[in-house]
Amino acid sequence: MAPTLVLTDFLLLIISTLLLVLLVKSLRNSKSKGKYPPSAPALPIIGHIHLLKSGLPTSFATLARKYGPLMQIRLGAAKFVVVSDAKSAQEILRTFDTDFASKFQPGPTNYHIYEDSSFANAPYGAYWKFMKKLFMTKLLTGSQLQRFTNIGEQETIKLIKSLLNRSKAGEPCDLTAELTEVTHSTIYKMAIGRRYSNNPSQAAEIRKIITYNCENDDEKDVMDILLETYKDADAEVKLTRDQIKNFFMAMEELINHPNIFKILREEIDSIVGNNRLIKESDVPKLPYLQAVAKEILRLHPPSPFLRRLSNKDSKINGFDIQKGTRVFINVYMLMRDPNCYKEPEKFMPERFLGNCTEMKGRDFHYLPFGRGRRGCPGASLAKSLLHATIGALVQCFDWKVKDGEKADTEATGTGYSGAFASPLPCYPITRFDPFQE
Ligand code: HEM
Repeated sequence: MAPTLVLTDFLLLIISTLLLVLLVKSLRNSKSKGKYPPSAPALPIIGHIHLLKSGLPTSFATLARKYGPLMQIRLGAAKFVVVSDAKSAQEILRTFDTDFASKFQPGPTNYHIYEDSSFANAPYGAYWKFMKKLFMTKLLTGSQLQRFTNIGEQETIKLIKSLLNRSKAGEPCDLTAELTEVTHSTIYKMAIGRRYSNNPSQAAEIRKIITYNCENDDEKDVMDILLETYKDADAEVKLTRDQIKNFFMAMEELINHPNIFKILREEIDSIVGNNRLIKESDVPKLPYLQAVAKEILRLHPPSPFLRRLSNKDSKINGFDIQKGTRVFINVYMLMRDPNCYKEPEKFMPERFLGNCTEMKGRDFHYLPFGRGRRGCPGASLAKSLLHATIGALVQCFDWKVKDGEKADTEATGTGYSGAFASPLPCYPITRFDPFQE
């Protein structure tokens, strides 16, 4: 056979194979044709990574202003849909809650305060339902909840005592670190029943603690119940040190806003008086304190994104979302929407007071604890810890930032959470010592 004939046959074969592949592809595309969310032009391999400038929440917000409230983002090989308006958030978290009741794994970076928790990241199914029931019926009710509240109060008292000592010695403290430690310690104490220590060599001891048997029901901690009912040592809720920082940004904002600090202190003084420390049971009578905490969580949500994974094909805000799509809901952006909040970047607790109309019927603009069946089951506990601690710090101390600096509440670092980048060294000056004999 002539070699030119063999070459022609070979070329024909390649061309017809290519045509066949193209045909199959176009048939597949025409089948999956739909109206998908728009996307910024992407680069090969990296996708949209080059468009991310500072923190992820603000970068996504900038892109959303250009590409719309539902847009597609590709970070390397991973594709996401980013939701940036309350209407789409409401459809996902309420109207189609069950269809989006799974969460995707946040990936290798420290994406979320619960990145290590198998429950918080579990797909919607038997295991998640079991754990949710456990949380709602055993962990966050009755005597357990009271026990958690007591732990919070004890930890606050420890913090106040340590700050009183520093104040006496005229020493500065890193308030961010102190508050992070209190939060961490409180959560760990709830979860493992003993005071958390920084020492990594205690990991083995912690493992030992969580496998012990406890006879008295009231003394059981979260881990006992989890282990007893479901022998899974990984089920604990772990909160990481860096992300939890946002929890207590309240003090930084209050130090920067002495007028708000003053109003808050006057409210506490008028209800609590000046011979005892504020208690959790005072909080319902302290609307301004509640408004301060609400405003903090609006401006600095510890989880600026909610994560969802669609369980089936659906239509959101007119766009097709395919089964298996990973969805980020940019809560950070929703809570700074100028169409909902007057001067959204400003720290203004008043916006949450009394007859304020800003929030009426617009609660999908306020999602620090998420919403729907995957919303935070610990929200009320978290709020009561936040109220008691802020209240005590305002009641007992005046605060002076070192060298007259201001706390930089907008320094969001480079990460996902929007956490403060720098520590906050300041001096506590004792104003009221509730433990003085
Ligand atoms: C200020 C403190 C806290 C904040 C801001 C917070 C916020 C959140 C957010 C945003 C979510 C995801 C919600 C969603 O995707 O819709 C979540 C989930 C969760 N939170 Fe919290 N949380 C806090 C404290 C707590 C505490 C104290 C507990 C435990 C006692 C807790 C237990 C959980 C659990 C178990 C989940 C996973 C729920 C699920 O996937 O079904 N949280 N939290």
